[in-house]
Order: sequence, then C-alpha cells, then structure tokens
Amino acid sequence: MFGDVRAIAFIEKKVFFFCGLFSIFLSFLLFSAGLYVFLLNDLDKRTNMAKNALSKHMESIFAELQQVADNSALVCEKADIDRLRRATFYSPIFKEFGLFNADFKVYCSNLGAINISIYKSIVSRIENSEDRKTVSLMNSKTLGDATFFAFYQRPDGVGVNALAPPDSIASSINQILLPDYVYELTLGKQVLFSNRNQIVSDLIETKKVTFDDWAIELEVLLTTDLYWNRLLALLPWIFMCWALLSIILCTGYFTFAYYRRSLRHCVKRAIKNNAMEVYFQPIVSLNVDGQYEMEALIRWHSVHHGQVSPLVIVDMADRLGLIDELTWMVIRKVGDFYREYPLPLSDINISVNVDRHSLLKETFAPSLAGILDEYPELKGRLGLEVTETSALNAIDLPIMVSRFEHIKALGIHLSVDDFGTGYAGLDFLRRFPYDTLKLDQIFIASLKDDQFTRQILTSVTKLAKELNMKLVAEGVEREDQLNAVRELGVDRVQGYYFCRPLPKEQVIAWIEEHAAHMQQDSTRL
Ligand SMILES: Nc1nc2c(ncn2[C@@H]2O[C@@H]3COP(=O)(O)O[C@H]4[C@@H](O)[C@H](n5cnc6c(=O)[nH]c(N)nc65)O[C@@H]4COP(=O)(O)O[C@H]3[C@H]2O)c(=O)[nH]1
Repeated sequence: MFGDVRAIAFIEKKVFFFCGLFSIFLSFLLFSAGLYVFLLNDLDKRTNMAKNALSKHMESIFAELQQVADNSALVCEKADIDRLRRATFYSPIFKEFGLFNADFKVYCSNLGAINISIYKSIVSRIENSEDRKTVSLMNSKTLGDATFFAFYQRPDGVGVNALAPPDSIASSINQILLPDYVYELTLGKQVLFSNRNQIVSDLIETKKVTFDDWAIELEVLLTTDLYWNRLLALLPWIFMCWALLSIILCTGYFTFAYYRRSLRHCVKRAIKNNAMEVYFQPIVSLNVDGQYEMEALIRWHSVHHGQVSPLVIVDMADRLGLIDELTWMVIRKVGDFYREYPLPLSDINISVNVDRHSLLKETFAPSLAGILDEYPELKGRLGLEVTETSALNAIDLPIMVSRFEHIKALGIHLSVDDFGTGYAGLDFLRRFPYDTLKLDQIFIASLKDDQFTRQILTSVTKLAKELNMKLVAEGVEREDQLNAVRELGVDRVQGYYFCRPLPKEQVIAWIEEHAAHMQQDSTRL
C-alpha cells in the first residue's frame, strides 16, 4: 500500500505545486472577499452605532438645557448669573449659557446681563419645532466662527441657549468611528466635523444617516486604504489558511487518487463505462459436420493494473454486487458482434459465462428476455455456461430447476462449465436440462496418463450421451490430448491446440481461414 502511495506521489509531483497554487489563490480569495463583506457590514453597524450615540448625546444636551431653563426666571440677578456660571462649569460640553425671553431676546448669560436678539431664522425654527428645540452653527464672539448653538424654550416663554465648540458634538461618535473610518458631520450646510482631508485613496462605500429633527447629517466613508491595511494585518492568517488548505487539498487529492486507482474502483468504473473487451474462443466440432461454436471471455487491460485476469474481474464484480451488470455487458457485446458480422457468424452459437447465483435471482430471466428483445440476433444462438461452485441446498434446488426451465424457454442453450471441479454430481446432470457438458481442462491434462481420470470421463461421457447432451473437452493443447478425447467419444474441443481466445476481428479472420481449410478438405475427399 505504501509503495503505491509513494508511486502516486512521485508521478503526481506537480500536484503539490498546483495544490499550493490553488490554495494560495483560494486563501486570498476567501480573506479578501470575506474582509470586503466584513467591512461593508462593519460600516453599516458602526454608522448605526454612531447615529444612536449622537441621538443620545443630543438628548443629554437638551436635558441639560431643560434643567437650566427649569431653574431660571425672567430676571438676571447675581444669583441667576451664578447659576448659569455653575451650569457652565459643570457642563461637559457647553462653554456658555444664556437665557432669552418670549420676544427671543437674550437677557442674561453666565458673563452677566446682555441684550442680544436671536436671529429670525432661529426664532422661526424654534417656533416651528414641536418641543421648541433647535440647534445651529453660528458665529460667536467668545468661541469663534463656527460655534454650536442649542436652544430650548419653555412653554411660558423663558428659553435657554448654550454654546459649545463644534467638535464637542463629534466627540460622542469619535470613539465609534475613528481611527478606521473617515466621516463628516454637517449641520445644515455647515460642517461640524470632517476628517475628509485624510483621504488619500479611493472610496469603497459611503453610508449616510440624517437626523431630521436637527438637520444634522452623518456621512461615513470606507476607503481602500482601510481595506488594504486590514488585509495586510491578516497576512499571517492568510498564510496559515494557505498551509492548511494545501495540506487538506493534497491529502484529499492523494486519497481520491489512491481510491481511483484501487482495483475495486477501476473494475467498478470499467463495468459502468462498458470499458471491458470480450474475446472469443472457438469450440471446434470433431464430427464431419464441422459445425463449431464460440465462448465469449471477458478481457480487460486496466491503465493502473495492467491485464487483469477474468477470474479477478469476476470475483471483484461479485463483491461489488455488479456481477449481473458484467453478464449483461458481455451479452450485449456478443449481440453487437453478431450485428457487426452477420454473415460469418450466421451459423455460430456463442456462449457466455454466468454466475450460478445470478440464475437463482427472480429478475434474471426477465432481464435476459429484455436483452433478447433488444438484440433479436441473439435469439436461438446464445448459450449460458454455468459453473457449479457449491452444492445446491434443498430450497435452492427446485428454484434453480424452475429458473432453468424459464431460461430454456427463451431459446437459450445451457452448459455445465468446468464439470468435475465443483459439486455437480451425476445426479445433478439428470435433474437439470443442460444441453452441453464441458469437461474441465484439469481432467484433459491428466487424461492420457491417469487411468482413474480416464475411467471417470468414460462414465461421464456415457451418461452425457444417454442424456442427449453434447460434450466439450476444455483445455486441449496438444495432439495427444486431442486423440485421447477423440477416443473417449467427445465431439467438441476447445483449446489452444485449435485457437486461443481472440479479439473479434481476429476470430473472424480465423473463422474465414478455418472455413477455407474445411472447403479444401471436403473437395479433396
Ligand atoms: N491453459 C489453457 N487454458 C485454456 C485453453 N483453452 C482455453 N483456455 C482458458 O480456459 C478458460 C475457459 O473458460 P472458463 O472455464 O469458462 O473459465 C473462465 C470463466 O469461469 C471466467 N470468465 C471469463 N469470462 C467471464 C465472463 O464474461 N463472465 C463470467 N461470469 N466469468 C467469466 O474466468 C475463467 C477464466 O477465463 P480465461 O482466463 O479467459 O480462461 C479461459 C480460456 O482462456 C487451453 O488450451 N489451455
């Protein structure tokens, strides 16, 4: 087994290279596509988190304003100014608080009494707002050009405004979005915060959310820079994935290759793909009629296992549960042979080997009838050779007899193959309607020198004649064997003496040559 694995590994050296190449491609594909999807999701998630954080921040801002408004009156005395100062001191973001009246005049601030009118555009926004709140970005003397203003007016007209640097609003979302994402926070048309100027690469995706209550818009940008930086950080993982995938792919490949090269799989595939060949061996008649028959024998040259013995094929097919498929394949090939050479084969019967267990199956005869319909040229010419490998029990015996009758009714000739090697006793011959008895080659080999074998074969020959069965001697290789079987009264001979099993074209050539010889012999007589 290990020798085989090493052989495969040697032949398939380049597999390592391709597995490695494919794995690295796959690892990069997995990680780059995965990262892309992850970042898109993350952008979505983080933008929504930022939106929630900003909403909460705005709520806390107005809660602060509401608290200051609740404690204020329409006066601006020292106590009021001190209160506003305290509010400023304790406020996390506001740097200035002011109070305004129902006419939208700011009359008091933490710096002292003042008198400033609120812009009309702001007034109308407060008036149009359901809960009388609004925010704005305006110029302020203390905090500069773009100062964040928040306004809240109590139902009785007393209102509070507060000023904060614009980036204090953005601070609530910085933790969520920075440093990964570039974002821009705008209020109306003005920018509260933006780090857009940091963008040096292309954009992959932009996500926008708006806060309709405050005319605030948040735009979060996913840049290719972030993508590549993250991918670079994932390099160690990509290499680990590459190594792992390479191992998995190579192991998978070699296991698969080993399995594909196993005899089991090769036999299975060859039967399924009809990839085996059938050779034909003539069975020559010793009578003057010169009539002969042929036996179809399976042959298979496997790419991985070379020439495989028919006995091994049959055994493996049996173990794989494909013995019937093998039989049907051989019979169909015999049918094709008749179709291809109708004239030379017109008077020749061909027999096929069949496993006895197949014959016991109820489906065997109907399937065979189906093939005979498919190949009418087989009718009356097909024979089956059955080897007796085990004794039939009392249950199987009557079943077998009825199966035999069914098969014979289809016009099929039946032969006992390898007679003498199995359990087929003389009583067995009387019970079954066999047409032909084939004497196993083991007897023929020892016939000349072994008195005992000669005696057995003499009585078997006698019985076969009594039962009106044809006799075939298998494995006749030499002339002395031929003379010995002739003396016994055997009328047909199969063996290398006449012809080895041949592929179809060669056996047709043999038939034509043999016919020519017969012709010459008969004219000489
Ligand atoms: N030494 C010697 N051998 C000779 C001589 N003349 C013929 N043979 C060989 O004897 C075997 C005769 O076939 P079998 O007894 O049915 O024995 C067959 C048969 O039982 C089985 N087999 C072959 N083809 C099939 C098939 O299609 N289906 C099934 N179920 N079994 C098959 O495999 C066995 C072996 O087949 P093969 O190797 O083709 O061997 C063949 C044939 O090549 C000879 O003069 N000397």
